Amino acid sequence: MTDNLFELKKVSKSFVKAKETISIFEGLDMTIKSGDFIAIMGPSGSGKTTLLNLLGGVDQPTSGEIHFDGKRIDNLSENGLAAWRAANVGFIFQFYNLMPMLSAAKNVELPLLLTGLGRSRRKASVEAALKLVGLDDRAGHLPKEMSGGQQQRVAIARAIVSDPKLMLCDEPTGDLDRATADEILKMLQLLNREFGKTIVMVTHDPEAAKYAKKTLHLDKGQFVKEELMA
Ligand SMILES: Nc1ncnc2c1ncn2[C@@H]1O[C@H](COP(=O)(O)OP(=O)(O)OP(=O)(O)O)[C@@H](O)[C@H]1O
Repeated sequence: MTDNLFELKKVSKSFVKAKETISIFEGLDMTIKSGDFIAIMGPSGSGKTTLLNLLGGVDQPTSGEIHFDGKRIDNLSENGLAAWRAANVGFIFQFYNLMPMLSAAKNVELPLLLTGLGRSRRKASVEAALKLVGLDDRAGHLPKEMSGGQQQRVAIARAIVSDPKLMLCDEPTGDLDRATADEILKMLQLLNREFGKTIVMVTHDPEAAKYAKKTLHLDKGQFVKEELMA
């Protein structure tokens, strides 16, 4: 076991669009320690979402290696990567990505349906996750019956219900007003400090980045500045 949760070694990523190769990263190195809370900032098109997709095993590098907890993951099969994701990563998105026809509890339960966990243990895990985000009284409500902040809290409960080590957040407060955004960011900070979750958060908002332990600035596929937060 290593203190480094993630290691990206000389990672390159390119896309082919209309017969043209677009290179996003070339030989990128990055280390994420267990317990880090990292904000990633940078101009539009600098590669932030592409980086999150590589970290989350949603996409694979064109070349280079990605190691998680000492094990190489970039060369896993599609099924292997899906299993790794289900066990290790919780995702949070700007627009919550909840299933509109499912209650809060059913949304939170979704990742557990892939695990083979029995019904009563699934129910207990869902209840615990909803309690942690302060929505135990909203278990039966549909997303449309909840505010944006409440929907994002359901999404956080869904992200943590299978107890992953890593949380990847893409603009988690981009659709929320300042006060609600601060509530969500405090919740992420609590999950990092008290529950040991390692968090990587893409954001355009310097106020949101203040909740992280450090901010990495990305420009044209390269880290150009690192800021340690107070
Ligand atoms: N699947 C894809 N196919 C082709 N090009 C892609 C693909 N995904 C991303 N890109 C390109 O990669 C570059 C980086 O995109 P990315 O979404 O990572 O940027 P970003 O920093 O997250 O931007 P934003 O802040 O606007 O969300 C862009 O030029 C984008 O057009």
